[in-house]
Amino acid sequence: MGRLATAYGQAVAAHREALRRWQRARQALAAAGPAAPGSPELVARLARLGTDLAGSVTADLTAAPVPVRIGEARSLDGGFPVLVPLAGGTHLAVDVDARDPRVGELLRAVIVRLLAAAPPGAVRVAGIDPAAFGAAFLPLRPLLDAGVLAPAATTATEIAALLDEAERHARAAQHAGAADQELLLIVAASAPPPRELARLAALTHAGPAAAVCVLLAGWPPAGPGGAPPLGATTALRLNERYALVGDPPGQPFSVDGSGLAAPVVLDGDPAAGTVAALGTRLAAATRRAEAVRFTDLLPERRWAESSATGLRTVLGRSGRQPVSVAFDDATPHWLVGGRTGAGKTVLLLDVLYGLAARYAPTEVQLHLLDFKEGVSFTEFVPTDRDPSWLPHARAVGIESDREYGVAVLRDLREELTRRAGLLKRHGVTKLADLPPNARPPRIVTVVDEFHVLLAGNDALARQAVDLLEELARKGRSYGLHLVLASQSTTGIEALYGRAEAIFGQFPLRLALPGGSGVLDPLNDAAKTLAVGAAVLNTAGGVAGANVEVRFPDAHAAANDLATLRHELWAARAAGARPPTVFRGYETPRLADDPTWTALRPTTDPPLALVGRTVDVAGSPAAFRLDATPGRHLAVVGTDEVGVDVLRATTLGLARQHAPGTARFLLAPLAAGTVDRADDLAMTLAAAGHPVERLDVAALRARIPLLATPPGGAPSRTYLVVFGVDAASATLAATDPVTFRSGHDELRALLRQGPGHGVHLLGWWRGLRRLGEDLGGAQHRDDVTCLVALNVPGGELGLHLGVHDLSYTPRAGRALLVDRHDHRTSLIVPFVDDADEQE
Ligand SMILES: Nc1ncnc2c1ncn2[C@@H]1O[C@H](COP(=O)(O)OP(=O)(O)OP(=O)(O)O)[C@@H](O)[C@H]1O
Repeated sequence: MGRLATAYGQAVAAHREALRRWQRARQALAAAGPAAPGSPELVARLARLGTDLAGSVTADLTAAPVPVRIGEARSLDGGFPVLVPLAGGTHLAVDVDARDPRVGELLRAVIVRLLAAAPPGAVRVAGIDPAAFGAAFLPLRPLLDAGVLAPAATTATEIAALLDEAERHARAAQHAGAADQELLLIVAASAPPPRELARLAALTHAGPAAAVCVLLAGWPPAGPGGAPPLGATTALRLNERYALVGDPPGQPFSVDGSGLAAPVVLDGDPAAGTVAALGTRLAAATRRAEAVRFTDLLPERRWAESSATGLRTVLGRSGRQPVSVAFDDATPHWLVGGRTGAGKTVLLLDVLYGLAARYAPTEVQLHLLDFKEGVSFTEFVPTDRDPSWLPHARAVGIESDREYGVAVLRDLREELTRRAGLLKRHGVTKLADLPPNARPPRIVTVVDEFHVLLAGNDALARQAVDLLEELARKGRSYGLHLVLASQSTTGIEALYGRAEAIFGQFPLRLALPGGSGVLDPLNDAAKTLAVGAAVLNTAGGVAGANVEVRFPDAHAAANDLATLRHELWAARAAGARPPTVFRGYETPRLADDPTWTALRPTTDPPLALVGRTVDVAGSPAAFRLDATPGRHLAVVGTDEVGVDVLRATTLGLARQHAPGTARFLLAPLAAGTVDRADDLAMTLAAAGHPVERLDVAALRARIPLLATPPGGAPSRTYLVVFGVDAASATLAATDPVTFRSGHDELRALLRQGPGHGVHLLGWWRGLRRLGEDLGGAQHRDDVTCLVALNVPGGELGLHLGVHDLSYTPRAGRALLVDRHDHRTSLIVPFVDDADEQE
């Protein structure tokens, strides 16, 4: 037990020896003359205390009191050590607070001795000091660093919170009834305010099962009102030189309640080196004993739980107690806060794997949305390296776009409506009341960095807020649960005025380091957290309802996670499908796109496939090129990606025609497009399609011919123009014979061409140019299929005559607009440069 325990053992031996000597001295004194009243009794009791001490220092501080040395009694023949019982339901009070240095020293000595006497991890110390702001605890810094001493509570709020936790600890200990409970040593270096003092006093009456020991300095406090009585407490009174020790509970020194008849000189501070050594030893032991392992979170049996009334999982531990968290009627939604690097991802992984291990995919499904650059949820989806996936995961968004987030929320709202119908049909109001065979799984949707979704004050943010509010309000009854996680909940403009309505539905708060924002402004419990710990609060974040939880580092347990995932994957139902995955950073490759590879010559009318929609299913972004006037594609924007989009679309169309049934007219008008067009022409020709190259003059000449029905030519003609705007001067000129301009002819082609299988696929480098070529706003339906690249949303709205269009141009994204079926969707356009024609 180290140097301290050895010192302690020596002290006990010295005490016994001193008692013996003192006894002999008293007997000699008694023989010599009349005994002092009560002294034989005193001697006998001291002797008994000495006998009790003959046993070894007890390891279990909650089973029975242990004798702890507090100082040395002065007697006629010198001194002897004085020990008082502590722990095991007994306590100590001193009438002067720790602003008297002797008291501070005594408290520190007792703390150190109790810690040294017990096995590591058996004692936790919580300090209170409203009078001197925790000064009494400063020399014990190594114990603070070791995690066995909490920072002192100095304000009424902190003290109240500490007492809340102590009362919870006491209740839990009484309830658990286990012999090896952790002892909570509450050390008040000065008396707290009356209400808190009364609560502290009540703890002294709680008995040994509560596993609480109170050291209270400054009791009874001066002032009116009287002090609450303490239970099972040895009381010390200090005079100028000595301490007078009252009768210890159960082992009184006196028969008349006068306490120890000898004055006592209290022990001084433990040596700084001793404290440091103890701190080091305890820190190492605490780390070992308190390490929460990922496997501790897992149930004995997989998929054994029912989600009828809610979902529960173990998040970590508080002290030695496991802490569970739930998605149920009381805590349907969670709010998680923590600065970057605080362990948010790890905590979410702990929760998600915990749920996945307890509940089968028929009981819970997961939608996982991440808005940051990172890899939070990648491990739930199949990859080249590891084909496994988490069978509960239905949709996973990695580095998601806000539009994807809104699409997920919209899908959830549809699910909500479906479930409302289901409940109605069964005549019940809650998921739990449905018959088991009709009960759908609960759905947990995690939105990491959700503030990104709500950032800005645009139409998208408003939609997201509306959806979130509705899901938060109604989700509880329908088994839809939300976890919103963020670095910060401040600065979310779109929430102004609605924050309360939304976050009021999130009673469960988890604050990681730097995550105080999810707690009440008066609750600063998260300020002192270290990585690996979180404040759990199921009362909407109010101070006083905190439980500090330590959770395991899932990153460090990557092998355990993978083993579990493979186990669950292997147990998936036959025919189970992997989650749909949206990777925001990914450029879709034509060869990997299932819609593109499935294109066959039977597709009629042909599809102009331009990319993938940013939605939950990753649906194809395409236009049907049917015979309706205006079925042409305009790709708009200065971004040269326009060339790639046209190329991919053309190749897709080529796949839908048997050789010889479609011809391709390529007009590379914009600078730098000739090589690309040549390359495309070769690819098309290799696939057996007739291809022609047109320059601007040839284009001008061909347009009128294309506007009129050909006789017996191939069924389709695609006029692919790279940089239509480059032809505007030529098109503006009027033909001296027909008096028609090229623009007139173009407009005729746009209207009549589709009727006989002619479609224009054009790249315009500006919206204004497109508008001019079409002949003004009234002709905008002459090209009904639009892919907008780097075109400002406002300008696009004007062109389309749509006032609330929400589009922010960005790399790798485009807006698809189909004026015929009123579709507007964000897409990831194809920009693949590889040779896709297999
Ligand atoms: N319970 C834990 N115990 C020990 N270390 C942990 C624990 N939780 C997280 N960490 C460590 O903290 C680091 C950050 O964790 P994590 O990636 O979860 O942070 P984050 O809050 O998601 O950060 P970011 O938002 O930047 O992704 C990791 O290196 C991880 O190993």
